[in-house]
Amino acid sequence: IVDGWFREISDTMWPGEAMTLKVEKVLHHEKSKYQDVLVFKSTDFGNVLVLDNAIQVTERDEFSYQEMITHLAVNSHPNPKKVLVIGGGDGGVLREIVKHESVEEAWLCDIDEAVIRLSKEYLPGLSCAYDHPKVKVHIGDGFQFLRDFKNTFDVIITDSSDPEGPAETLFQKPYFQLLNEALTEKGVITTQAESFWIHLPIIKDLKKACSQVFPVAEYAWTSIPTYPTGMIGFMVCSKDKDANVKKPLRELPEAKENELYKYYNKKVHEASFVLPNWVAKELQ
Ligand SMILES: NCCCN[C@H]1CC[C@H](N)CC1
Repeated sequence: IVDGWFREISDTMWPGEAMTLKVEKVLHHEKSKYQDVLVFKSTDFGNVLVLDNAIQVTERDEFSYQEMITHLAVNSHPNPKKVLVIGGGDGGVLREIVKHESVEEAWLCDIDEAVIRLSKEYLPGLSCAYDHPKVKVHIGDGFQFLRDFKNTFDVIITDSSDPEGPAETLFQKPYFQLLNEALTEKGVITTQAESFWIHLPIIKDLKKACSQVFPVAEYAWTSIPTYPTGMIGFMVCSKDKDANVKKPLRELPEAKENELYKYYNKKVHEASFVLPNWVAKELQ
């Protein structure tokens, strides 16, 4: 933090650019077992969680990412009962999952207890679902956790940080093979899949790895001001070769959608898979 501004500088992940947020007050800063954890109150984006100098969530715009990564997946499964989040320690995705009536169990596995602890203390709007009766929390490495589950989860959401750091293995093919085995017959996954403005090589490799494991693998994206380049993508995959993940399988009346979601709706679902010419070509 320099002159009262937090600067999201990364020479490797987003060279030559940096989101900066004005800091009102540093709320907490610690070195957890896995990463540097910073929470600050910003002047205009609410409380902000930062891991190893990368913005994870701000209270003002997190809903865009949490709703899209969750509902693109859950609404692409015919009857989702058991849903698992790998990562997602801030709790935002859990909050979205429990909005679905069909879900009976919402599991979360994050490697870092500090993220969960600090979200409960400083991000009440995100961590509110931790005490929901359907929620089961496991602290540990998602990669190891998945080894113990076969044919168990209908939907698995990988809400991870960037490939640089503890989440590195969550972007590689062995992980997707584990996901595939942990899923039930028509299982669906979504992963955090970075920005096509600065990470096309990562996205191409991700799509290639996913396509070697899943018959359906599509890239979608959402607008979110505080992530690098103001947007973030998702890989949406299904074990069902006939699945069309680009259209929601279930549609709520508009009034209900507006009551449940701030960002997501059936048209936004479909629009999120529409890509600019050069991106579509690169991802063919
Ligand atoms: N629920 C936390 C979101 C984590 N995803 C972020 C995507 C953008 C990255 N630069 C940092 C992690």
